[in-house]
Amino acid sequence: MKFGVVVFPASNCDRDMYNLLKNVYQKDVEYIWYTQTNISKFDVIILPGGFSYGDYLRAGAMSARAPIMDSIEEHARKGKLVIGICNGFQVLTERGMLPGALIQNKNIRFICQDVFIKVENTNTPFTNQCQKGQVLKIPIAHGEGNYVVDKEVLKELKSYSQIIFRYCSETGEVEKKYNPNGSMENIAGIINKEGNVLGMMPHPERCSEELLGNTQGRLIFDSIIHYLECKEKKEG
Ligand SMILES: NC(=O)CC[C@H](N)C(=O)O
Repeated sequence: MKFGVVVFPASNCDRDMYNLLKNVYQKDVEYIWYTQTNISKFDVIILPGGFSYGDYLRAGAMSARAPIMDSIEEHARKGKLVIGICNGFQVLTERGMLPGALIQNKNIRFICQDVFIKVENTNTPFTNQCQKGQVLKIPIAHGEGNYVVDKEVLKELKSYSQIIFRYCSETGEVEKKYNPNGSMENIAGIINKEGNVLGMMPHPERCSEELLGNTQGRLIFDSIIHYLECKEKKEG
């Protein structure tokens, strides 16, 4: 099982991601520079957080047009996994690989704090080690995390259980007052219809080590690894 962490100019969570997979999970992981186009050896592509291209135009807008993105689309078409975290989620919406858009936070401020999110769907490669309704404490750090989508697509997201995480209270109440950035229906993360491309604003890689004081983010990576192990077993 091989992980690839994409590096755009001004990504800044790529090293956290690499460190976690390499040193905590002891997995096979490589950085992939954004001009690379041959990514066929990777099972999982990770689009990390950061300020790629300085958030020029809109966060993720420039990266979505980078040379590597055609290959990432093809990787996803084959059913392989893609996860976009924060800036990575912004890239995926800008590219059209996930619906909707991430606009400026409602309070027009950059928000950096711990929040709580509720796991709404555990039947995915990214959440199979979570309990349905489980509440995770997890950090956010963004200026453009306010998820918007048109009403028709929102209906679709709901009917296909594509809303994976919602901002909530410590005890799991999903209410406006626990929504840090103004996202529609407290949406913190969604998956594509095929179920292999996930985008989330919170940062699981920032809460996956004892040293960081919180390991709840590991559930996401444990899920991915579990999924891949099952797949490898099946394929012999
Ligand atoms: N942590 C990040 O990935 C930053 C996200 C993004 N550039 C923003 O501020 O909205």
